[in-house]
Amino acid sequence: MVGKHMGCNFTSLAWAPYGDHWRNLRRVASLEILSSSRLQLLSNIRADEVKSLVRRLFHNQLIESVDLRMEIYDLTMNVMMRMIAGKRYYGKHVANLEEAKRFKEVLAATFKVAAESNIGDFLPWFKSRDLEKRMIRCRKMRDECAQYLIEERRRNRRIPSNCSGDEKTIETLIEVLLALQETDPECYNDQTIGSLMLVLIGGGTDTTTNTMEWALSLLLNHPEILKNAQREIDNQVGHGRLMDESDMARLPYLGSIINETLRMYPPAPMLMPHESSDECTVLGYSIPRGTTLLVNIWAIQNDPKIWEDPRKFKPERFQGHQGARDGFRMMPFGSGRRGCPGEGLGLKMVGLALGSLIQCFEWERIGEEMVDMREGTGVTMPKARPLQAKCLPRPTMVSLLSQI
Ligand code: HEM
Repeated sequence: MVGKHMGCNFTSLAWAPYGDHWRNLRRVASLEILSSSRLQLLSNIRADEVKSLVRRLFHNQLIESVDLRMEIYDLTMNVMMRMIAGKRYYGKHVANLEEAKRFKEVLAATFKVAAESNIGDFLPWFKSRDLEKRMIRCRKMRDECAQYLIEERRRNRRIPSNCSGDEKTIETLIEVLLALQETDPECYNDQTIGSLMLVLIGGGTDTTTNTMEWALSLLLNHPEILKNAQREIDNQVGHGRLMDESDMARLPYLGSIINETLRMYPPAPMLMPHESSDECTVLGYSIPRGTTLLVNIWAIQNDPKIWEDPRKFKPERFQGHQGARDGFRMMPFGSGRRGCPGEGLGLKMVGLALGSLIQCFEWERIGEEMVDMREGTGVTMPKARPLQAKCLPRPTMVSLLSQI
């Protein structure tokens, strides 16, 4: 039902079946939106938002208790919205509070309906009419929001579509898509642009937010590992500047912490539902065409037959590894042609934000008790209880922090 209503009748990038339409969307997303060169052009947005989070934590002096889930969510939403539409909806410097409020409500409603179990997907005669009505209502509100942003960009297009070179650095993703619309209006119609935009927001925010929240929770429960990460950043980056994305190549321990978090708490524990496009045979079983396949990567990545002490947080096990993929035993971003196209962006956001928080602050649990690591419910796997922590600027960083 989510694919039908929120996935624009199975035409959005995440829901479209394999074929020309999906291939085209995927090409646009990978080449025009999430390619390394485009991500590089937009790296200042990520750096700017992380800096503003660090500044906020420093100046607010929220020593006793920081609501980290909220802070991280605001960060990822602002990064995504600035990349896509060139505006912030969270925290300070929000141009239109009413518009931001409406957008947040629509997004919250989307995540809520998308996360509801729908037994009707498996037993059609139990279909919930109430859930379906709410989805239809929610889709209407989402489409209105997306259309509003598209119209606004169309009116205010700052750069002619035939611009090139450095000028392109200020293009938002809607502008990129509007430029493509000029060359092929049928293919890049407003509905396709709106749906791509919403898929990227949906796919890119909760996944990265949850990864950072789980990682920080694990670190608070393992202060010795937090200290090791801090030591690595001190050695490689120092105290005279904030870390940047290019430092990640020299911070393998931080990379291992992220990999270990993605192994233990993959944000999409069952990937996306897949469907066999043809009849096939697997281990002697005949699988009919059209069978839904849910891949339980949580079970694979936490399988004691494959991983030693799988429930132990041991970043060291990833030392010497490149990236977050490891054959079929580790695939937090999925695998194959439907694997995540936002892996590069996701890892950049998580690496920079997590590294900067570790570089600038001392983090401690609120009390003696360990951080509650129980899982809640949702489209992506959230923590049952939002993470709260004590936060103290590191003495070696105070001078830099007071200048940013
Ligand atoms: C830590 C961050 C992220 C994780 C762990 C993650 C994980 C995943 C997974 C497991 C899938 C399904 C793969 C499959 O079923 O084989 C997926 C699909 C997808 N992800 Fe991500 N993702 C992350 C970040 C992002 C970001 C930042 C974006 C874009 C801004 C994004 C956009 C998408 C899209 C559009 C799809 C559907 C692709 C298709 O069906 O062709 N993801 N992601």
